[in-house]
Parts: sequence; C-alpha cells; structure tokens
Amino acid sequence: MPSNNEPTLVFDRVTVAYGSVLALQDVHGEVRAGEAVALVGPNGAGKSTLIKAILGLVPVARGAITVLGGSPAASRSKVAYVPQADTLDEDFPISAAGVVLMGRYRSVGWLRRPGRTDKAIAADALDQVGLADRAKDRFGTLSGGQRQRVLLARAIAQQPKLLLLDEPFNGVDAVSQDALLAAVAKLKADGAAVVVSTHDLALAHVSCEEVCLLNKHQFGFGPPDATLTPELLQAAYGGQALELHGDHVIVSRP
Ligand SMILES: Nc1ncnc2c1ncn2[C@@H]1O[C@H](COP(=O)(O)OP(=O)(O)OP(=O)(O)O)[C@@H](O)[C@H]1O
Repeated sequence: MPSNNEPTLVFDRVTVAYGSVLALQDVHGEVRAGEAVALVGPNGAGKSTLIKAILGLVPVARGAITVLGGSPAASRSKVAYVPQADTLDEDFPISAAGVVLMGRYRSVGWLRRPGRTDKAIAADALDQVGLADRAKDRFGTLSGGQRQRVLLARAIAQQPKLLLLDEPFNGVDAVSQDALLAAVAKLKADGAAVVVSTHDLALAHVSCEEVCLLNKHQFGFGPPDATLTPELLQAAYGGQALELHGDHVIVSRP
C-alpha cells in the first residue's frame, strides 16, 4: 500500500509495442488517491493500450508501471476495470444484480458463494448508479447507458483503490452520464484514484484533475487548463479531427 504521499499509479517512460507496431512511446505520469486523470488523444493514440498495460494485460517493452507500490499483476485485486459496454454480449443470461455481484468474486473466491455482506455491497453499488429498481432485469434488456452503469456498479462493488474506465461515455444518454459522473466522484471522495480514457474534452475538463494528452507519444501531462490548449491539441491530433472556434477546440469523432 502506498503512504499518503505516494501516488496510487505511476507510469514511467512506458513504451508498448504490438510486434513491430509501436503503440506507446515514453509515456509518463502519475495519479494520486482521490484524483482522476483523463487519457485524451485521437483514435489509435494508445489510450486502451495504456489501460491494458496498467492491468498487466500487455507487456511493457521499456519503462515501468507501478500500482499501489507494486507491479500491475501484484496489485490486480485492488484495480477495477470498466470496459466499453458495447464490447459485452447482450445475450449474456444474467440479471443486473448478478453482473454487479461478480465484482465480489475476487474477494470471496470463485468457488465460494457470495454471502449476505457481498449481496448488500452489490445492492448498494447498484443503488449508487441509480439502478436499484432494475436489479432483477436481464443485463441485455437494459439500454447502453444503463449497461455501462451496471458495469460501473460491478467495479464499485470491488471496492477498488484504482478504477480504470475505457471510454465510459460513448453513446451514453445524459441521465446515465450524470449517474456515472456522480458515482465516479463518490469513488474519488472515498480515496480511489481514477484513469478514464475519453474523447470528451469538456468532461475531462470538469471531472479530472490531470490530463494525459497522447498520440503514441505524450504531448502533455498536467491540469486540464495547461494541457487542453489549442496548440497542444493541434499537435496531438495533427489538426485532422480538430475544429478551432476562437478559444474553443472541438474534436469531431470519426
Ligand atoms: N492487439 C493488437 N495488435 C496489434 N496492434 C494493435 C493491437 N491493439 C492495438 N493495436 C494498435 O496499437 C495502436 C494503439 O491502439 P489503442 O487501441 O490503444 O488506441 P486508442 O487510443 O485506445 O484508440 P481508440 O480511441 O480508437 O479506442 C493502434 O495503432 C492500434 O492499431
């Protein structure tokens, strides 16, 4: 466990390659308990790759990633990951409550049945994302935004020290977006560190203390005001997907 002064997550000059394809080069930064960092960059910038490296799912070719003072593999039980909801099978024959309860299996072990406490923690997590009344509904019958909230509830039930979210707001309705933001804010208040990849610059601005601006290389790391500038965004996005309107920068999704 890190001391109060030690960051929850440190990535130090991290380079990741898929065979001969360089996905990330010399990326560095850190996140402390109670803070969030937004990974911002165009498609193919390496945002998902950095999240996978923090999970220990892809090897780091150079540099190092430290989670809670140890390796990603050693700290895995304290890290929760929320994938993009549209990557999951909608026909998954399980209720919303059942998906959330899966967040407890790492604590209880896969061969033991979750007990009353686990069920109470899972019910509370579903309540935190505003879906207590949908507990018995089949996961696949929920809207995309609701499914994303259920996946966040599963992460909350894990009681993580580090939360990783991969583009959680893609195709999510405004009600679900507000519920997701409120639940993430509570996790931060409870002392979790958060990493969120997003194309939404406005959201990064209001909900993250730091921004890591990426396109294979790092173009900036620091508070949103210092990193989400027209100059740095233009450099990271190569000008292709950007529209500049005075001081405002709009990233148009392909
Ligand atoms: N399994 C893989 N094998 C080979 N190359 C990969 C693999 N996964 C990703 N890449 C490549 O690595 C680079 C970074 O991809 P990554 O998915 O991390 O980007 P991203 O910023 O998350 O993009 P998006 O915003 O589109 O999700 C891209 O060039 C991509 O084509």
